[in-house]
Amino acid sequence: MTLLSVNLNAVAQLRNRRDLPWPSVTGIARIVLDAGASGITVHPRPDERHIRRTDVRDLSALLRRDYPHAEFNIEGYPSEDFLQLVEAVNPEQVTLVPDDPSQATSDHGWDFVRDGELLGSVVERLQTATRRVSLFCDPDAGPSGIAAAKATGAQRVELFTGPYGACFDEPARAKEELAKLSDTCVAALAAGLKVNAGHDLTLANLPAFQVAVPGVAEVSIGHGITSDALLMGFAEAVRAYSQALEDV
Ligand SMILES: CC(=O)[C@@H](O)[C@H](O)COP(=O)(O)O
Ligand SMILES: NCC(=O)COP(=O)(O)O
Repeated sequence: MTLLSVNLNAVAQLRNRRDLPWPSVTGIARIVLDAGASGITVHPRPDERHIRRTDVRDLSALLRRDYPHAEFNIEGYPSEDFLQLVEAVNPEQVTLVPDDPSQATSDHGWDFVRDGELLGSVVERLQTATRRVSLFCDPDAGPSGIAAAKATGAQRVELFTGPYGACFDEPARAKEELAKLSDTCVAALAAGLKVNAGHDLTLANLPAFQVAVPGVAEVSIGHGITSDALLMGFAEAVRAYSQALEDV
């Protein structure tokens, strides 16, 4: 079964609109884990526009104390600051992403051949018996990219599903994107790597992805699930507020 790790970046971004502690990132993490998700993902960015360093520490404390079986996955570019945060918090998984600090969101995977030396040294530093490293991977990395990813020593790759999500409503293009993801997934599994996936996965595009790309260990989903949580929960919230007004 593919595990679900819920990304809380969007929740933190909503919280950061005001100098208020809600929606609470740890509070939503509790709801997510109580509802059956297997883990929490965050991607703290250097400008702290959504997840703050304090959120990373608070989430880690919550998981350790109340959800010892949940997995904490921290994503980011391996700057010295990021590496020190990971070492301090010691999550179960670190996903290295080749993001420039000015990027709006993640939009590509690593060039494993060009960046192999950097990645190898980071993997050596971060990967332990209890902490695995996963590398963000373009859908068309293919067997040669996967061989270079494997050579870094990382235990997993995370397939970048953004291009698939972006063209899901154009069946011919979506089929092409799924074929690339499938080829890369097959190559990774054959090389002995486990495979994660994420970016722009939604309730609508997930089933076709699962059929076309079997064997994925974990998906991390944030934007889509947060949007659906609003859609599924807004009517209930309005009823509660209306009731509060009627009660006076
Ligand atoms: C690594 C990745 O796939 C991204 O989805 C990322 O975690 C999302 O980051 P933002 O929430 O900052 O767009
Ligand atoms: N690694 C992908 C992730 O954590 C969430 O991406 P998205 O669902 O917010 O696009």
